[in-house]
Amino acid sequence: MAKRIAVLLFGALAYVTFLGVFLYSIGFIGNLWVPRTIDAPVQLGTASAIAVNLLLIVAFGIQHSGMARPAFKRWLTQYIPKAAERSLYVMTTNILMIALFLVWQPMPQVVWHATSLPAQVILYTLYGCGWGLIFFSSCLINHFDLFGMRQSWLYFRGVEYTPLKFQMPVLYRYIRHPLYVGWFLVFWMTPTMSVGHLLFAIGTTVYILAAIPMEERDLVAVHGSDYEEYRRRVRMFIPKIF
Ligand SMILES: C[S@@+](CC[C@H](N)C(=O)[O-])C[C@H]1O[C@@H](n2cnc3c(N)ncnc32)[C@H](O)[C@@H]1O
Repeated sequence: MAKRIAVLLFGALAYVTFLGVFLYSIGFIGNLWVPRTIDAPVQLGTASAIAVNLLLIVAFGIQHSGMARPAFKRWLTQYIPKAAERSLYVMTTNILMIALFLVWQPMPQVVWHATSLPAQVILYTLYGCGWGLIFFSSCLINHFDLFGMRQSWLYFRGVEYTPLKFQMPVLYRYIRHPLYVGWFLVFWMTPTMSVGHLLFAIGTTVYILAAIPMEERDLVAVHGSDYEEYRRRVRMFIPKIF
């Protein structure tokens, strides 16, 4: 029973920390409300800032994709309960995101700036839509499974975990990666694009584009011809109507 409670508490801690990181990210990337953002305060010169920032993005990519691979999960779950694996993934991601908030080096030189009010309103609206799309897509797949709460809750209750089935709900019927489209909106839709923000947007976009083949390979391994057929019929980011 003690182990079950520990797994549940760890799952809850990872989930609540994720919610905090999610909210802070809205302010951090959007330059809104929070003390440290993607564009302030400036501390280092450009060359050092590029090195630090690239290191942060690469570290995040290695953790985020490395820990998601089945072989890594098999190795890890020799040492921790299977039910805690996703929460540990979420918690490690949280730690790297907090490190990014604390260590990120702004590079404030402006690449583009939308001066007109309508352009600013449109860009901020798309930025907000991006966050909404991320949250909504996670609910379509299974929000609490993606963030580890379902696994720890089932374990606590002594109920066996059932993996998520292949799904094509609403948005997924038209594009395979709506959640990543949400991230692209968040990374790119800003009225003022600084050099630092541009480095962040390019780095994270390249990372997502590199990570998708790995995610899809795992989906084919689990769901077989269902996913292969889905990949043939449905585009990654842009619905076929365009
Ligand atoms: C962070 S989510 C991103 C989902 C998707 N790539 C997107 O952009 O909307 C990654 C998880 O979603 C799961 N996943 C992706 N597409 C799925 C689908 N059509 N049905 C069920 N699970 C899916 C993968 O197994 C992976 O664990």
